Amino acid sequence: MSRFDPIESLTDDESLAHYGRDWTRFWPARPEAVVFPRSTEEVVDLVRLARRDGLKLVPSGGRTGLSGGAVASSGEVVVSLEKMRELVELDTTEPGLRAQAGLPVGELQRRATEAGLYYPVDWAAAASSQLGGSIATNAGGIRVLRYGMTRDWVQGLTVVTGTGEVLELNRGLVKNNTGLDLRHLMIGSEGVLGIITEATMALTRPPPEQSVLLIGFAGLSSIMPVFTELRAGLTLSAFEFFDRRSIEYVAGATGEDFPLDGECPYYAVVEFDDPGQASQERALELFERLAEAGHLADGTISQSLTQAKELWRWREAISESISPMTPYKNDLSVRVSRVPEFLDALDRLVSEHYPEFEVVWFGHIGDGNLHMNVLRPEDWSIGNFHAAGRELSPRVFELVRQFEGSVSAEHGVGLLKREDLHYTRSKAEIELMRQIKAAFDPEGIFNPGKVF
Ligand SMILES: O=C(O)CC[C@@H](O)C(=O)O
Ligand SMILES: [Zn+2]
Repeated sequence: MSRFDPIESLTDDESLAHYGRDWTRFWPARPEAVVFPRSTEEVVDLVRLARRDGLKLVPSGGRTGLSGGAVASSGEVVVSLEKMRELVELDTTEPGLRAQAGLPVGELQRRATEAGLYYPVDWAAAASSQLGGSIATNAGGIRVLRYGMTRDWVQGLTVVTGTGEVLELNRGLVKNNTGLDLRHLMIGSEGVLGIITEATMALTRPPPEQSVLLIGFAGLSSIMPVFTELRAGLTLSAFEFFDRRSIEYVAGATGEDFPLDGECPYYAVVEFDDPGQASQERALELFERLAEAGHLADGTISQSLTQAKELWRWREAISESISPMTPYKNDLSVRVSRVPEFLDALDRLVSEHYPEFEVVWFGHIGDGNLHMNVLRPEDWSIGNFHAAGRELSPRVFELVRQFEGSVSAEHGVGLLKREDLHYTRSKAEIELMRQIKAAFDPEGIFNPGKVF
């Protein structure tokens, strides 16, 4: 017998440890139980139970988050959506798809492709992440440059609020100017306002065949001129950068040999529309011109889909390859044009204050988004290292403030950046967020202690 009956629940140690945390490793997993609702109605029942018994609920998707947004370390009940993974409807007229929140994003992409359509929001962990979580975190990823973030694809949401109300937000409509669009408040809300149980997502036509260029920059100052030229000359889907150290970690983890010979400080994977011979020629012409101008030192272009995937691996495998070093992550953004200047200033700051720490740089430079991963030296405990990371943060975030950037470009706030929200959002904004939270969740049932 469990108080959650007839809703399935687990309380064994292994399940609590598994469902109580995300990809971060700084907080212990200590939920009271994990529950697995199978419908919106069962989520409503859980909210009613939480109100009656004073329980706190942590909405939980694929838990691939990197800011502790889905961590349950204070006796909360984890509400896993993983049993709600039905595709409810696929509409090919106004291309779109309605699904339950627990549908893995990789599965959504696959189902769209099978129907001759395309869901373009993509990132390395897409296969293990879930639709609801991707909406609650407004996931970005590798093709934001061309297709925007998850927000741009959400056409409707079913949400259970903290009073057990079921909201049908926007109902898949393209046009609906009827007051405040509450759907957009839910997107990126990191589970503090309600539980998303179903969503209608827009789909699009697939792009033509894609090719990939792997390029090595002569130096930091070459990145923006190269980006500008390539963007003007090709139809880009992605422009993703990484440093030399990233390659060493990926090579170490995968055992692959990096396909370029010379040593460059920075590299990029560039994906572009390649419907025929002309675009390959155009790409090569641009490459030669940029090499002659002294911006590019090395490069190669994919000749097949398999090769394109191999080149992508050098960017996509970075996060996983460095995870054994429990990195202290910073997911920062500034205006795109200011990225090199910002990176340079940050790099100097870290080497000055923490010369003993290794930093791996990579990110979505075409979106102004840098992932700065400070690696934990082998002989440091996770606790001491986390404390050192926090000590460094004010300096990093002062710089972010000076550059009028964001302390969390795409990974959200969760537990990791909660104390740092004020560097990017004003007092008035944070106070309004609290009031909005109180309106949706007056008793503070959802995801306590996260975001603000
Ligand atoms: O691990 C990171 O810091 C970034 C993870 C992800 O956002 C990526 O771009 O690969
Ligand atoms: Zn990223």
